[in-house]
Amino acid sequence: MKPISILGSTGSIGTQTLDVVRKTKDSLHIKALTAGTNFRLMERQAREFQPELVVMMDENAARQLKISLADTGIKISWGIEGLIEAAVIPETDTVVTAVSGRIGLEPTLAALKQGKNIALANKETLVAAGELVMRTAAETNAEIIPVDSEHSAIFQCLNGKREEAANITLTASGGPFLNWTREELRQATAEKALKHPNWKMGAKITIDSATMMNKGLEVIEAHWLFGFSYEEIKVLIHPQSIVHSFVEFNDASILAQMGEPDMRHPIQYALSYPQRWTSAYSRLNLAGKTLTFSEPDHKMFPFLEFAYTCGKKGGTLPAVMNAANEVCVHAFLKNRIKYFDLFNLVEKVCLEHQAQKADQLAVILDTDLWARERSEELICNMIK
Ligand SMILES: NC(=O)C1=CN([C@@H]2O[C@H](COP(=O)(O)OP(=O)(O)OC[C@H]3O[C@@H](n4cnc5c(N)ncnc54)[C@H](OP(=O)(O)O)[C@@H]3O)[C@@H](O)[C@H]2O)C=CC1
Ligand SMILES: CC(=O)[C@@H](O)[C@H](O)COP(=O)(O)O
Ligand SMILES: [Mn+2]
Repeated sequence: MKPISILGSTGSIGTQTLDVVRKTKDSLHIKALTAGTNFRLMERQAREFQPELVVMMDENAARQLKISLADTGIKISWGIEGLIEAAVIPETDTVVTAVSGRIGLEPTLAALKQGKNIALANKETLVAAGELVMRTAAETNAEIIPVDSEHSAIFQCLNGKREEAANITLTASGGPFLNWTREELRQATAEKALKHPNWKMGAKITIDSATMMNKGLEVIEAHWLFGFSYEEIKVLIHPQSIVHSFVEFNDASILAQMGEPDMRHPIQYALSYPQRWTSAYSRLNLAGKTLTFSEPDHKMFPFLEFAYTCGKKGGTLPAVMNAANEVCVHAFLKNRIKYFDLFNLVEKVCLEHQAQKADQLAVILDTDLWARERSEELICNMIK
């Protein structure tokens, strides 16, 4: 049985990971689970999966959980120190990073320093600190196996033959606003943005899909995971989300990975790798399916090109872009700002920033904090 821990077990990726654990019984065993505030779901998960440790980011939620799990002997911790404790718990082979946002960075680094493998869903960590994260993994020979569907596809197509690959293409669904006019986008609300055509995901990534910032984050994620230059990473709109991404090799052959749009497939692969376990989930039948591909519209979805620019400039700029985006997405979700404000605000914060080298955690965390405070200040000024 492979011992695993899940950071963010109550979310979309977290609950689907637990479903994989359920369906592959006797293959995986849970050592630690973490969540933000949802102590009620955490209580049910803890009773079902019997981890040694559960962690709530929120102190009050941890207090509630201590009361409700008093009969179990399960240890309960809280805060970022708790998340780090869960990430380094002895005997865990793989830590599934399923928290949303840059908050995953310190626990991921802590796990890598202990040589633990990472099943990485939490793309914001690689965007904010790709160089540091990849260097830390290399120092301890820890593996980072992608969970993100596009990156899992690339990882599977490469199959260890990175040096034979010429370029990669990430597919993008185009989100709920594909083919919307500028006028329609001006009226776009969080409620409409939360209706992703193909995937049921957490709120933050669903908004990122609607703006195509998700694809921008994924371009930077792919750069760090696989070592392709930004010129070698392309994006195509594929509204069916069946071809999850593809690799063109030096001999002009293209290998693509396909499957039903169900995250339990790449989650299971990240946990079974290098094996392939039998899947309990729906299988793709291509008969009668039409698969289409087109270039993204950069005028309507400027985040994608902007992410390329930030990625190429590098240093602390992607961390700033990511932090500003996190703050703005949360403001959009609360209807404090409008659709086009998202891009204008993130771009403004990035333009104010003087990029530095991003090889030290302290520099990245300071920059991240500055970008969050500056974004919030701009939002407050705007809605005064
Ligand atoms: N959902 C998907 O299909 C995909 C997601 N991803 C990536 O995976 C990551 C997780 O996404 P998703 O599962 O959708 O997100 P969700 O919002 O559904 O879940 C986030 C999880 O993190 C916890 N959490 C939230 N805030 C904090 C915090 N401040 N500190 C600690 N824990 C916190 C939540 O706890 P609580 O429930 O208590 O709030 C929850 O367990 C993201 O980086 C996303 O980009 C990548 C590909 C696909
Ligand atoms: C399931 C997954 O990996 C998401 O990142 C998904 O790709 C989002 O869809 P978009 O292609 O619309 O960003
Ligand atoms: Mn993805």
